[in-house]
Amino acid sequence: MLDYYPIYLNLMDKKAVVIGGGKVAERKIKGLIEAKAEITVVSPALTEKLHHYHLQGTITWKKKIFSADDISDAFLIITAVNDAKVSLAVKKAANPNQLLSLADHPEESNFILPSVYKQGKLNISISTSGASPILAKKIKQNLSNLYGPEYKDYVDFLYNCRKWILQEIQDPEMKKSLLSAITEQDFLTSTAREKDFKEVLESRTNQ
Ligand SMILES: C[C@@]1(CC(=O)O)c2cc3[nH]c(cc4nc(cc5[nH]c(cc(n2)[C@H]1CCC(=O)O)[C@@](C)(CC(=O)O)[C@@H]5CCC(=O)O)C(CC(=O)O)=C4CCC(=O)O)c(CCC(=O)O)c3CC(=O)O
Ligand SMILES: NC(=O)C1=CN([C@@H]2O[C@H](COP(=O)(O)OP(=O)(O)OC[C@H]3O[C@@H](n4cnc5c(N)ncnc54)[C@H](O)[C@@H]3O)[C@@H](O)[C@H]2O)C=CC1
Repeated sequence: MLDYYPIYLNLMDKKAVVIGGGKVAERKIKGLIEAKAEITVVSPALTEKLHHYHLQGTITWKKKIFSADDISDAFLIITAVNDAKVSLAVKKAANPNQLLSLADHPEESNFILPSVYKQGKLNISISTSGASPILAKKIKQNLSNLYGPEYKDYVDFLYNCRKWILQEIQDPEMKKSLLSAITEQDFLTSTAREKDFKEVLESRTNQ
């Protein structure tokens, strides 16, 4: 069985080329926009939404059918075309070191996309290794019952607080104890996290 290795890519300003401008391309492009990639879509036609992104300047549109030079400087390539021959031509033109995902041929790809649940910095990815994308989507939907919108501010607090702890606290045991304390349930529901943190800090540093 293929055992995928999950990673989180930093695509900021990286060249991403999407071949195809239909419904599936639109979904994949939404994720690339959130990741602030530099996106080019190669397709004779675009969905209304993709056309809107193009007019806004969020994506570049090459209004044409695929040719090998479209991907020569791409960091990441996704195909979402309604013709398997085109997907396989993209695979043939790609360098083996480029990141490549063929929406209709996962087995010919070197990565696949998960279903993604986000609340600010909290970013949970679900994959069934290609077995059932619908199950991945359902699991994502269930996660909203466990991790609601309150996680956005909470994880921002954890980010800032952890940064402060790593900078200011030298003792490794104290560091570990504080980093663990801020993930306790009380901090999630608190309306005065900074004040609560000060109290935890004082109680632990005065022992
Ligand atoms: C392998 C993978 C490669 C990849 O695309 O990266 C892949 C492959 C294929 N998907 C197909 C079909 C569908 N895909 C979806 C939906 C999603 N597909 C996504 C990912 C993946 N799909 C990767 C594996 C994910 C995993 O590991 O589980 C999600 C999670 C992420 C995203 O696309 O961004 C997104 C949900 C987004 C969300 O959370 O909302 C739906 C349902 C719907 O559209 O609502 C259907 C129709 C139902 C069905 O067919 O099951 C087909 C057949 C095409 C055909 O009929 O020809 C193939 C090709 C094949 O299986 O060979
Ligand atoms: N991996 C996934 O998540 C899923 C994959 N699929 C697969 O994705 C593919 C695309 O599905 P949809 O977006 O629904 O199809 P669609 O028919 O809406 O879009 C296809 C797009 O490809 C473009 N295109 C066709 N030939 C081209 C060429 N030579 N060069 C560049 N662009 C070209 C068309 O202009 C169109 O914009 C299908 O092959 C389907 O099997 C379908 C559902 C989910």
